[in-house]
Amino acid sequence: MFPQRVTLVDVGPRDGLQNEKQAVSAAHKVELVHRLQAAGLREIEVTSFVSPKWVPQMADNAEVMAGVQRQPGVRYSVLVPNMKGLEAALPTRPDEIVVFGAASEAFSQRNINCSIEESIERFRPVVEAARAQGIKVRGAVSCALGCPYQGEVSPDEVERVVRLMKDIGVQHVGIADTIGVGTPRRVQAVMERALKHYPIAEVSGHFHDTYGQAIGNVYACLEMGIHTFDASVAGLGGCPYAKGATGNVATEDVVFLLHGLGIETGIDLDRLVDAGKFISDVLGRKPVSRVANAVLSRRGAA
Ligand SMILES: CC(C)(COP(=O)([O-])OP(=O)([O-])OC[C@H]1O[C@@H](n2cnc3c(N)ncnc32)[C@H](O)[C@@H]1OP(=O)([O-])[O-])[C@@H](O)C(=O)NCCC(=O)NCCSC(=O)C[C@@](C)(O)CC(=O)[O-]
Repeated sequence: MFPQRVTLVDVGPRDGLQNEKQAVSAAHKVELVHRLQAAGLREIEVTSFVSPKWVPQMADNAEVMAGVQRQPGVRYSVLVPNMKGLEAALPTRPDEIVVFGAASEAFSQRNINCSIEESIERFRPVVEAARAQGIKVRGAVSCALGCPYQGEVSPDEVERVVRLMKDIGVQHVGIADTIGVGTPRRVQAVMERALKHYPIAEVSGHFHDTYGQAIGNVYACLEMGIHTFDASVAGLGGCPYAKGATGNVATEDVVFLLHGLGIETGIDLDRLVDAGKFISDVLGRKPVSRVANAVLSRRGAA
């Protein structure tokens, strides 16, 4: 049965902007967060506390977190790969942190410079310390549908990492199709594995749209009752360690689908399109969202 309400986590400020070649100022990132919350987003992934040598675009993490004027009821999350990242993140008062692992050994090495087992050992004290401070911990499992280095990734490999995350106290698991190769039935098969270990409210989908399958994959998850998805305003993004990977499914496209299905999101599509237009103008290009471009051209014609 379809859910009545869906929560969207806009990952544009982090997942979207981490991969931009051009510098985006902290002020523009802060403005993007403000526009997203004004559009009704209640979960926003703001930045990451990773090595600035690896991902220079996120080096302004503390400045961005400090610049955000928080709205009650909005949850602001940040990515944290290790204790050093957590120590830097804590003074910025995130509501939630995201530890990020992978279902593929090759991707784990390229992305965070360690094996899957080592990553779990790194996350263990991070999860413990964050939870001791009342901060929720989400876990992302990259390459759940395929890996740019290893190729095929089996549901067994995904389930193994999901279980390891559960064992160390991660409270929510996000199944990530990093390179956008998943198709609906395969996505459902992988989601079933996650649902063996986490309640449905604590499982989400994170679908990159590289092969145009993301919106179909969201629909496939809705059929299962899954009701939390990451999405990226204006379809921003990609992953610096997955060459050729395009952005996450555009938030505008998911909102249009959900509202068309009669599912509530609390998001105002027009204001969301404005937010996407704002950041696309900063980047000097059009939004990568069919819905946003249709709305913008309809407005132009009006
Ligand atoms: C994980 C590390 C840090 C390991 O990197 P490392 O080199 O193995 O770490 P290290 O502990 O040996 O430290 C090396 C240097 O990094 C520094 N360092 C160490 N940790 C930190 C930190 N937290 N913050 C700032 N600096 C840090 C540390 O202080 C030292 O500095 P130096 O002495 O050379 O000057 C590195 O590999 C890294 O930062 N990787 C970045 C990974 C990343 O951000 N990837 C993109 C996000 S994941 C993603 O997009 C996928 C997702 C989530 O969206 C889902 C999907 O679609 O798949």
